[in-house]
Amino acid sequence: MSYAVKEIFLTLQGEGAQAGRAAVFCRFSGCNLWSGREQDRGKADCQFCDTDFVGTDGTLGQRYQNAAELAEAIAAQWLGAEAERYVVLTGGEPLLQVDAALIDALHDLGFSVGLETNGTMLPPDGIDWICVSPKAGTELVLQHGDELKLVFPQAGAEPERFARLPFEYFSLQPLDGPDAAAHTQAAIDYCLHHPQWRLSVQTHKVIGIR
Ligand SMILES: C[S@@+](CC[C@H](N)C(=O)[O-])C[C@H]1O[C@@H](n2cnc3c(N)ncnc32)[C@H](O)[C@@H]1O
Ligand SMILES: Nc1nc2[nH]cc(C(=O)O)c2c(=O)[nH]1
Ligand code: SF4
Ligand SMILES: [Mg+2]
Repeated sequence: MSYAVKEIFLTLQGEGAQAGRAAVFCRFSGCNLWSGREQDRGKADCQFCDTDFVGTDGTLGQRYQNAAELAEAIAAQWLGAEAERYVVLTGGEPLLQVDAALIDALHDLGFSVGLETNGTMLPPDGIDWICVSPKAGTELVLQHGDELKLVFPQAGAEPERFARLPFEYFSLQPLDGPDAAAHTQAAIDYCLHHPQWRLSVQTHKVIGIR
């Protein structure tokens, strides 16, 4: 199978329980909850997206013809030791494209594999770190994983709805946009009252990296 990739870049994971960790980000094109076109945002199932995932025009973006070719392109970005290789598969919605062949190819090159998903689809087996970020009004099909990272606030996706699901970490990420400061204060207050939840600051935006 081939893969439509928007961009591949080396950075530090900015969000959640793995924040600060070096990772190659592979951002897949396309999402099942929004076309990515601004004129469609108001009627999309997910309306707050902070990401351009349309097309294949970013850094190292292209259609990769098979899993080995994509895994090699990801590996070429890593600057650390082979034993420490870490990749985060994101998008867009990566589970529209990520399959067992790609996970195997990445593992064959020594990668530990992280995933950022909206939880509306099931992943292939073998992913090493699964971060699910539920979206209000959508069906949460993937109800377990390593981290549940909730953008906050979302009417209809209150933290209480997810607090008993079997995840290791519960992260609350302030909704970025015009009211980001108020959302950050609200998330701080929520974490102070509900210590199961940890504040996830989008640190890459603070320090000005990708
Ligand atoms: C761009 S999404 C891609 C992966 C997947 N589609 C998802 O939604 O989880 C990556 C992360 O950014 C979060 N995110 C998107 N827009 C955001 C915003 N405006 N403020 C805070 N987090 C946001 C998502 O919830 C998700 O955790
Ligand atoms: N540095 C950095 N960390 C991230 N964590 C999740 C991201 C994403 O867009 O999926 C992201 C991103 O785009 N950049
Ligand atoms: S599900 Fe993820 S990629 Fe899709 S529009 Fe929402 S935040 Fe963006
Ligand atoms: Mg991002």
